[in-house]
Amino acid sequence: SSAGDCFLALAGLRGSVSLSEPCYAGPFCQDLERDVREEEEEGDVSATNVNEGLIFNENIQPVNYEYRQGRDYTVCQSINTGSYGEVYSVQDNKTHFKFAAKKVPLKRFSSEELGAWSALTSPRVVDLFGVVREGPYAILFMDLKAGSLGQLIKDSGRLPEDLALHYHCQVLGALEHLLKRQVLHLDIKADNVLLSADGRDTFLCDFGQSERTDNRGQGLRASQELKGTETHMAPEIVKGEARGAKADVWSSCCMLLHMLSGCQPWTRYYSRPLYLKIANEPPPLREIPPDCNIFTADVIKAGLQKDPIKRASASELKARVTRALSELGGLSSPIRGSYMEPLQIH
Ligand SMILES: Oc1ccc(F)cc1Nc1nc(-c2ccncc2)cs1
Repeated sequence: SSAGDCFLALAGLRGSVSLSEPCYAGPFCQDLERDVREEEEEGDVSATNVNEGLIFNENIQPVNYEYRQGRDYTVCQSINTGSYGEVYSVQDNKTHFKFAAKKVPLKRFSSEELGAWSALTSPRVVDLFGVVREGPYAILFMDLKAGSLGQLIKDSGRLPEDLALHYHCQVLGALEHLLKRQVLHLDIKADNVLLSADGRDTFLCDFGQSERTDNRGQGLRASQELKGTETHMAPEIVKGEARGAKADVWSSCCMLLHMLSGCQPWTRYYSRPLYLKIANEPPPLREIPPDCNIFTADVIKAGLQKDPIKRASASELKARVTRALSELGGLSSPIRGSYMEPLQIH
């Protein structure tokens, strides 16, 4: 569709949005954040009738330059696994198109989620459909998937080694794309990896913690709270040191341990808060299941190097995962096989 169709300038949208391909929603998001700051200064952030936004998908059809819950789209059910916001499946009242929506209080809305996400065009990343502001909320719209890897692990206990490697390989492919586009996700975990209906394809989502690596100061700014999920945080993140793409590689290996054992790393050996343990203890290599192929163990050792410089890159690790998977004879396990008990520590 032409740039003109690519976005909807809803009533009240201030400033113009650069729509040079690919559509970056960055400038719009800064406008949105500025609007909120100005309204907070003027004290009317709860202006409930404000309705402005950007829609990138023609199956989502605003009415008279507005797109309101109830009148223009209907909430079907709660999915509830997004970070800092509830996630729902919703349906456009005119086209009956179904998609996902995450409702985020504006105070928690980070323009990075849209700025970073709109810069990505990979089959391994969920399509962002747009954002609408409804009063004190930002509503993000994206492609509806069949569920999350986090839910699959809950249902299956733990995953077969070949399936875990198959998923890890795809997530590393997403991280290769993010590196090319200078985006850090900073919350890689099974809950933020969505599955296709047949369970063979994965899609990274939830860029609520993400950052662009080209426009941020080094290290932890005073105001910047620790982002991401504690059990999957890289040592350099918990220590507030400079963070780069290797932080997402560490988290992806924590996710691999989660898939293989059925448990979050660290939690069977340490009590929370885990930050100091992650900073001071050796990497959780003892959590590698004993029945793991030696090549799978090598993947985890290469990806859980505490020093980000020594840690493998997404591409290097993806090559190791592909080798480990071929050592097992490729993916042969069923996607939703019989339940396998999470691993007990010995
Ligand atoms: O960051 C977002 C922005 C917009 C959205 F609509 C959703 C999210 N976040 C998430 N969505 C899911 C999910 C979606 C669909 N099906 C199963 C899970 C898991 S986390």
